[in-house]
Amino acid sequence: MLSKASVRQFSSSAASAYKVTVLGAAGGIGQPLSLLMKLNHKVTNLALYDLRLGKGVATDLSHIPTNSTVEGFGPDNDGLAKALKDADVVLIPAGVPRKPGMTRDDLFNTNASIVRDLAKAAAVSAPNAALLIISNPVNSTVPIVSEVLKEKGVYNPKKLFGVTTLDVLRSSRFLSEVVGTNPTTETVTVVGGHSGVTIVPLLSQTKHKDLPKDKYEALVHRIQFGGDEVVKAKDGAGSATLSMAQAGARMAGSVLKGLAGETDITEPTYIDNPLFKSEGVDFFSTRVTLGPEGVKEVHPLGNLSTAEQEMIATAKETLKKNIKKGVDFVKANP
Ligand SMILES: NC(=O)C1=CN([C@@H]2O[C@H](COP(=O)(O)OP(=O)(O)OC[C@H]3O[C@@H](n4cnc5c(N)ncnc54)[C@H](O)[C@@H]3O)[C@@H](O)[C@H]2O)C=CC1
Ligand SMILES: O=C([O-])CC(=O)C(=O)O
Repeated sequence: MLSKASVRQFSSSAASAYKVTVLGAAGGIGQPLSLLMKLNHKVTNLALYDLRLGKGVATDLSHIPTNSTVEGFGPDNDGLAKALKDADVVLIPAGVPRKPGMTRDDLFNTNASIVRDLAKAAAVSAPNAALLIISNPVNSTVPIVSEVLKEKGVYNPKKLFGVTTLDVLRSSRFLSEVVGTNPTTETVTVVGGHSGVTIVPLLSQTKHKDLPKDKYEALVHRIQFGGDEVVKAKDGAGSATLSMAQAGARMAGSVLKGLAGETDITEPTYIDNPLFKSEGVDFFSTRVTLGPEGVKEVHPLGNLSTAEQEMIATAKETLKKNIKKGVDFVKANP
């Protein structure tokens, strides 16, 4: 059998044979995300793990005639380790979603230990993989994964990503609704984190920087609290799943393009970021260029309006607390 390296060498689409693993693959996000990864031609091996139904979802997707094999795993027979073994990219949407009235931080008590344990398994079975964390609260779960990987001696800050892409999608969509344009032509950089006031859309860097104050403030609020709209509309049955699957697939697609050596692939994402480390903010989302080793370049924020500078100052204060909570959790519960 050809090794992955030889498949890459011989394939006409060189450097496009990748194993992608989804942890939490049978959930509201996991199922459509796994479908979208099945449709990504760079993926040759898709491994789906969940506490329940992992094998069922995998069998279902395996009938789609794209160039990946699909394997499903549950917790029996060392399923988690097998799902992770030699993965290039690991997507983690495992954990509980919000109900109306909850903040993302209210999910911490349940999701922190789920993410910690999955990170421990990834550290052992997929130490070189790019890890894309979707489970909330992202502002804290990404520092949790980082601490676990540090403890295991396999931390590579270039390959750990908090998925904030849904904020980017919402920004394009909501902005286009305000200004009456085609959303596919609107690109907005969103920085900070992934909850409420930590979500900072840099609208001054778009061509719509002169929105009237009331429209601007309403738009920023809608982007920051877009998740609440879905939680409310689903009325107790969860949060965004389909738009999140699209967002996760876009981010994973970009990471895969970077790994494959495609150039000029950029996404805003929540990473171990040098930008505000001197102020004690170790993780921050900025626009990042992706490459064969993961993060290739972290871009500066660029010119900011006064309103954006104020939002970033607020975001940093909340992020410091969210990050500390994640780090302290792993220290107290290794
Ligand atoms: N980053 C973002 O922008 C977004 C993040 N989310 C978050 O994604 C997470 C998942 O949301 P949904 O898919 O709607 O929830 P869900 O409840 O529909 O699915 C979660 C899945 O995780 C599985 N799971 C739980 N513990 C596990 C473990 N230890 N190992 C493997 N699988 C496990 C469950 O069996 C379930 O299938 C939530 O924390 C939610 O807040 C949701 C939307 C956007
Ligand atoms: O709002 C939630 O809890 C889920 C989420 O992160 C989002 O939709 O942005």
